[in-house]
Amino acid sequence: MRTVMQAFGESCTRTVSVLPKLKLKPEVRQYLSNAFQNKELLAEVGEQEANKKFEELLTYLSHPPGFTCVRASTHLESLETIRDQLVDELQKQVAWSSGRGPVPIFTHPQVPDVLLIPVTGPLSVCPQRSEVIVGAQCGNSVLRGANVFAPGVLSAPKYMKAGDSVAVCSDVEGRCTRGATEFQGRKVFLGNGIAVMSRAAIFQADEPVRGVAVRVQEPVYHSPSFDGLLPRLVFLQNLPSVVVSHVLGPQPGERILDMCAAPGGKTSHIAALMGDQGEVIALDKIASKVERIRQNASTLELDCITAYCFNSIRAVCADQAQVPGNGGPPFPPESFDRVLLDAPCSGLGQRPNMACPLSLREVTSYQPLQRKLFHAAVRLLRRSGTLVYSTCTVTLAENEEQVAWALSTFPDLTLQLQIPHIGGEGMPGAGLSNDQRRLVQRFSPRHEPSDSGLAGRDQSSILRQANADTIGFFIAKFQKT
Ligand SMILES: C[S@@+](CC[C@H](N)C(=O)[O-])C[C@H]1O[C@@H](n2cnc3c(N)ncnc32)[C@H](O)[C@@H]1O
Repeated sequence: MRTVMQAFGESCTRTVSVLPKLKLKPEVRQYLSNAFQNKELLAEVGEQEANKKFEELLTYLSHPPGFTCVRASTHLESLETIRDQLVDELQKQVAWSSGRGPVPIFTHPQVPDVLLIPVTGPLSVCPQRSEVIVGAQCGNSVLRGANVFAPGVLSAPKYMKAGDSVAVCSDVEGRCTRGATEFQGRKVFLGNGIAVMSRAAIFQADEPVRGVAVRVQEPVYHSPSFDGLLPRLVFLQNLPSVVVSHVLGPQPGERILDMCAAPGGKTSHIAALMGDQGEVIALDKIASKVERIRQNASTLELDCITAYCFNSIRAVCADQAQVPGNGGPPFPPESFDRVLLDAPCSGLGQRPNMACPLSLREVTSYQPLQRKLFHAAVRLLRRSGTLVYSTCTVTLAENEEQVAWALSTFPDLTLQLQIPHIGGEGMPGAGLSNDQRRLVQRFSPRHEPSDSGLAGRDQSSILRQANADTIGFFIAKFQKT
């Protein structure tokens, strides 16, 4: 395994591993490996290539995507204005911009409302001697440009005070005890920072502590921090997630249902694409998350969104007498012009992710849940309406198998062409024909380490990387005839 000492020269005296490949529970690894080496796939690419691709996938998943993607509020300002403001703001982030010349921000010719900022790394950083250990989630955020917030800190040196230089390491397997003074278990170095809070301020306060505990200054992966940055004008969202709402194709004046909507990334995008004209109904079954949808709608100045806390499996009401008069759920069948089912899923496409705690039982629990939601989605969609199904996972069971199941279960659904189509084709092994595989979009992460930025690269090669170096994601579009 490559180590910080090997990677970063003689002056480093300790060895810390750098982003090991995603660790799965053995039975989950076997399950995924079987899917990625299924008979049809082996016949297409051969055993060696299939195995190599699977191992590469686990490596790519542990690394952050090659670009930070934000969706620009083009319903409020032009893309150029937003880009200029973003350049100004990022230039102020000394840690991010110093010595790097003009801030590179790219637009995407097929996705008209995104701005892409390249991520550089892994970089040569020699870890400080004092260590702050953070939880895996917090560590993943640090790899995507965040500072360390107090709730994410698990361990800090005994005498740490504000102003101290520290190394930030992730406890990827969740073994470190909160409040420890050191941690000898498996940890991954993420970069150096300056403590903003003392150890006592983090662990000995009467109330739960909020706010930045360590400001990251020398990260292993360099991305800008978007904490509180232009909240009205930019929304941090992975590129495939932005593609979803474009594929749905919402039109002003329509009535649209987002069945699993929180925190409202796609809901707000749908409303923005409609010019805030029409009705977007957002459902989520967790009340606190529904509040986030409302907050996001308000920050982005979108009035056509109404959010409800509701279990979407029960969102259809065939008895007109039981339909509430307020326009909320449950709804009569065929109530919506378009339905988005951005389904709860095993999330195995999320990046970076160095250890996944899910059991096989948990991973396989999503397929039946998604099918129940799918039944409701089809019933709520009007004839000739559009249904988009998406997940942020890489399993065959939650993606291509769901499409094959839907096409055989609902004869009135047909698979549709997607615009834009910037992802790859669907995987073989689930019974989809080659034509059907070409209609869906599977984003299979690839990663090109880049420690010197994108100097010398032409626009088309940068775009190819932006389209491929994303989280793992899947999109299928149907029409109900
Ligand atoms: C993938 S996330 C949605 C992300 C969201 N579409 C966005 O772009 O911001 C899935 C969401 O489904 C919600 N969920 C899970 N089961 C549900 C159900 N039966 N009814 C409604 N929401 C559900 C979860 O609470 C979670 O917020």
